[in-house]
Amino acid sequence: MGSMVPFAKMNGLGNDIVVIDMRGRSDAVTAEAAVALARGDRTGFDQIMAIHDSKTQGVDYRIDILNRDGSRAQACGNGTRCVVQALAAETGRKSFTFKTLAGILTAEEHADGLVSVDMGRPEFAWDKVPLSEEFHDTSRIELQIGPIEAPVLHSPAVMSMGNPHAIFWVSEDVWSYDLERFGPLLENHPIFPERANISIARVTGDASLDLRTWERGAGLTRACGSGACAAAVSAARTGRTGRTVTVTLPGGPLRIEWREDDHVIMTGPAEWEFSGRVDPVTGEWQADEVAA
Ligand SMILES: N[C@H](CCC[C@H](N)C(=O)O)C(=O)O
Repeated sequence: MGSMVPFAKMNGLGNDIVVIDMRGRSDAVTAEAAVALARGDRTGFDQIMAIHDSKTQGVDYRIDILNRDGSRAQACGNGTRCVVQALAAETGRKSFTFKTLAGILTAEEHADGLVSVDMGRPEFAWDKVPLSEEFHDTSRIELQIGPIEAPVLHSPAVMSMGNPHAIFWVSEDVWSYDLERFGPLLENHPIFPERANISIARVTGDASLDLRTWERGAGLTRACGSGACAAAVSAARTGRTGRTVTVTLPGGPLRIEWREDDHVIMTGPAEWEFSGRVDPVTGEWQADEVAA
């Protein structure tokens, strides 16, 4: 096998994550390796979080995020919590700064084991989402799907959390919508030149939401951290809730706070499953022998 590096299979509320340690290397995890790992019987993942040395003064690590389909993403909330838990276990430190395509993130592991990530500021401008057409009010844009006379989903809120999100507000149970059918059509809609993460959200109280997400480059996942941030911001922005909400995803709850300084703070768990070694070029991997 080529040169192998350590990895850990983890998850954030069931969002399947593979954390790969690329520190000390000058190459990157290849899309081919991502697609090969995705086919693994135990390494099936939604995102890869590759930890690289930071070249930025004052920033601990650079994080490279790949989706299951090999595409790169700017942000992954659940994956970032997994990275924090892995690094805290390795270093004994509790707080970290990361350079990502979405900017510099700060994160910390709390005494109760939960992890908070400052996911930065939402971007509402149409050309920052980005959209392929100009919309002045991105809190609800003209987009619908389903029969013209009775669209099933329509008028989403769109924004960037570093990555593009469309939030469709619904009044029925979020499980009563065929997201598996509508998700890929909306993910690849021409209005989204960089594709988009597609979420269905429902207000369940003045501080609680239900959310399901069809993720760009990954499909249906059990949780989407940046999607939960986008839904919380959209809810607060439109007066549906306050600025701190509990978002219940298929995999469990996240606490999201859209602070008055515009930063969005996501708090939730991370879980380690097993470790191994992987070739970041080919995707060949082997699990570490677990001590008997
Ligand atoms: N599929 C997303 C990246 C992962 C988002 C999600 N797993 C999260 O926890 O934020 C994208 O291409 O923008």
